[in-house]
Amino acid sequence: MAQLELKQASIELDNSLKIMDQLSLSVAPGDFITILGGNGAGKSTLFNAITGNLRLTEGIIELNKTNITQLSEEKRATYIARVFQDPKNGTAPRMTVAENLALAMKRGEKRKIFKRREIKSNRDYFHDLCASIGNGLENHLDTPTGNLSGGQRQALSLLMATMKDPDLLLLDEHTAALDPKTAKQLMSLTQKFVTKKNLTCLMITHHMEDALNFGNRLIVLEKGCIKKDFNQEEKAKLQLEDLLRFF
Ligand SMILES: Nc1ncnc2c1ncn2[C@@H]1O[C@H](COP(=O)(O)OP(=O)(O)OP(=O)(O)O)[C@@H](O)[C@H]1O
Repeated sequence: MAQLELKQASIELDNSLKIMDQLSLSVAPGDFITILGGNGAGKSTLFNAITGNLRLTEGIIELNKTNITQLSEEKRATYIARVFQDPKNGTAPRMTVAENLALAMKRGEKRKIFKRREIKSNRDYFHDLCASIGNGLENHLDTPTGNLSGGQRQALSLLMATMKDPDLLLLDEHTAALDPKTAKQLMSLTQKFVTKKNLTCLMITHHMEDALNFGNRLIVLEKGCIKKDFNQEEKAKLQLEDLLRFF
């Protein structure tokens, strides 16, 4: 569980375009915040700023009261895990499920090379982890992830992102490429992991129902700023029509 703080964070491009504009956000430990916003509102930019993929040109980012504004993306990855929209993004396609899990176990370590015997000794653990998902992944420990379905691959990405209890979990439209049934299953799994592990989580989504049904807080972004920040009480009263006003 982590506390995240963005203080008047801006990102100005070389052409003077501000894709993040004096954004301030305070995330409490255990917050599960859903994030909405139209195309180009700055949702991925916010995540890129948090992970260090994009550097702030102004402002400060603190994680657990430590200033991480100048910390490299690689170092931040020790504490921050991200699941992307594209199932191809989270796993190495030619590596098997077990190999990907062995790699995920190394998150935060300098040398991210696993040894064969580590896969052997952790096989039962990997099997049980995969079985907990409930989509048959445990029968594919030796399958290259490129041969899995999109849903299985996204579930594996989520498993890999959460297996070492990250301080912060960033979900970047992680159900967007899945069919409705599989997307629903992945959201149930997400809720299960977030609750069980007490994770601090930010989730970008274009599904307004998911934004309403999950999490304890809801943020609407526009033009690189926070347009609206609904707390738990306000969010509980929100209806779909209220959100449609923002688009
Ligand atoms: N690295 C970059 N270089 C130049 N422009 C960028 C960069 N990253 C983002 N932008 C611009 O910043 C704006 C916000 O983009 P961003 O990807 O954050 O939007 P988004 O809210 O995630 O949109 P979508 O819902 O379409 O994914 C867009 O105009 C985009 O073109």
